[in-house]
Amino acid sequence: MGLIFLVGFMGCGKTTMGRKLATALGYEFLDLDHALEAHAGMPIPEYFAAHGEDEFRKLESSILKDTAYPENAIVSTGGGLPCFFDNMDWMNAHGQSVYMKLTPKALASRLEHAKTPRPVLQGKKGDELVAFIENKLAEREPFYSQASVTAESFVDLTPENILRLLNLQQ
Ligand SMILES: Nc1ncnc2c1ncn2[C@@H]1O[C@H](COP(=O)(O)OP(=O)(O)OP(=O)(O)O)[C@@H](O)[C@H]1O
Ligand SMILES: O=C(O)C1=C[C@@H](O)[C@@H](O)[C@H](O)C1
Ligand SMILES: [Mg+2]
Repeated sequence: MGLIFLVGFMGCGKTTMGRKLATALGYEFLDLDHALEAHAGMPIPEYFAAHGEDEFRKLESSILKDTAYPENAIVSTGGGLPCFFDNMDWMNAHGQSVYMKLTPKALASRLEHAKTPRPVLQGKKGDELVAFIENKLAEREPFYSQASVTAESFVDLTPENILRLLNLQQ
């Protein structure tokens, strides 16, 4: 089974890159945030508001583990998913993983302009948003850095470079 899980902080581009990598490799593309929304029958912000974060994390982990994956797929994950339960170990046991690493400033400027609301950010903006991301990223980095490979900043974050890091050059 060829599964490649993309991990990293909200806004690092997992969904966007996932689509590009899937096209490049002729693999299927799956986004676990979208799979969770389809399963729950509501958008993530609504699910958070109705059930709270603890229930969200349980559901997120069961979607990761119970999805019927195709033979080959690029799987974009939720920004917090690797940091709860044994999710990161599970991904590394069932495929390869890629940490898409961006600086807090780069993440903040993308998230401030993003169309999809992220409930974890609670509408923060400007310096407050950068400070929040710095703290959250410090908490999460030990999980993300367990990925099989790390694609760092703008230099490595192209589909071609990620495929090279994974030894899957086209
Ligand atoms: N390479 C890029 N350069 C500039 N902007 C980008 C790039 N990739 C993605 N973006 C933009 O950054 C924002 C976040 O991208 P995306 O939704 O792919 O991130 P994500 O990692 O999937 O986030 P989440 O964890 O919240 O699902 C979007 O507005 C997207 O258009
Ligand atoms: O970083 C997070 O905790 C999250 C990221 C998103 O992908 C969603 O999974 C949700 O908004 C939570
Ligand atoms: Mg996404």
